[in-house]
Amino acid sequence: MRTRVKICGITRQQDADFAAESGADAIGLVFYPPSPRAISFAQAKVITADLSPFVSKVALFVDPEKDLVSRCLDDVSVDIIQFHGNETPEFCQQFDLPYLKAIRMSEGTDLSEIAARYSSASALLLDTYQPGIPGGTGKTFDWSLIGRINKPIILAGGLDVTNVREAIHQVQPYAVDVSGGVESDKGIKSHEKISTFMREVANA
Ligand SMILES: O=C(O)c1ccccc1N[C@@H]1O[C@H](COP(=O)(O)O)[C@@H](O)[C@H]1O
Repeated sequence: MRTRVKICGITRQQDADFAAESGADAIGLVFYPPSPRAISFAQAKVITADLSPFVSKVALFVDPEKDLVSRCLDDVSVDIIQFHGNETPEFCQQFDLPYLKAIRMSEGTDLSEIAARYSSASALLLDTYQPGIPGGTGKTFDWSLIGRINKPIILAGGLDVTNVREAIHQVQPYAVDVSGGVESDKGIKSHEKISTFMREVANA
């Protein structure tokens, strides 16, 4: 089966459109103010204005207030929510949209237990654990920590044009998620890197 691609941390309309034209299945919009890739709802509306209806728009939050998520869903056309903090299943499932739950992987992470706990999640997004940083670390984790679970896996964390092929061979995820690995600067996507990344995924 084809490996899906999500390109996260989009801050410019031209990058969203280029990702879509290159075959990305989803783009990620970061609504976490401390992130260098954070955008406002107004920016999100501009970025997604002309986006293909066949590309999913993922809104990323880290331990948000319920009100922030509700206001975003009222204001921006979003398809999926990505919770990248310590949100409980009860918190995540209260919105009327499918959600991805990000899990920060480290030694001893019991994915089966987590998958059972977040049974309402559409998929688990596996990212690298780094103390004090909720995500977007640009670092890979030990992929051998990933056991078989009864849920789609989205592999994230430090993926780039040099390692995504090997990552797909080893993990066989439903999808890969990349942010820093296709940037020329924080929040600025390199179209050349996006093209190469997409080619590497297609040839994996
Ligand atoms: O991108 C960020 O700044 C960010 C901030 C807070 C939580 C998550 C964030 N990004 C997500 O982290 C993973 C991995 O990113 P990278 O490829 O290692 O740069 C991905 O899901 C990003 O969307």
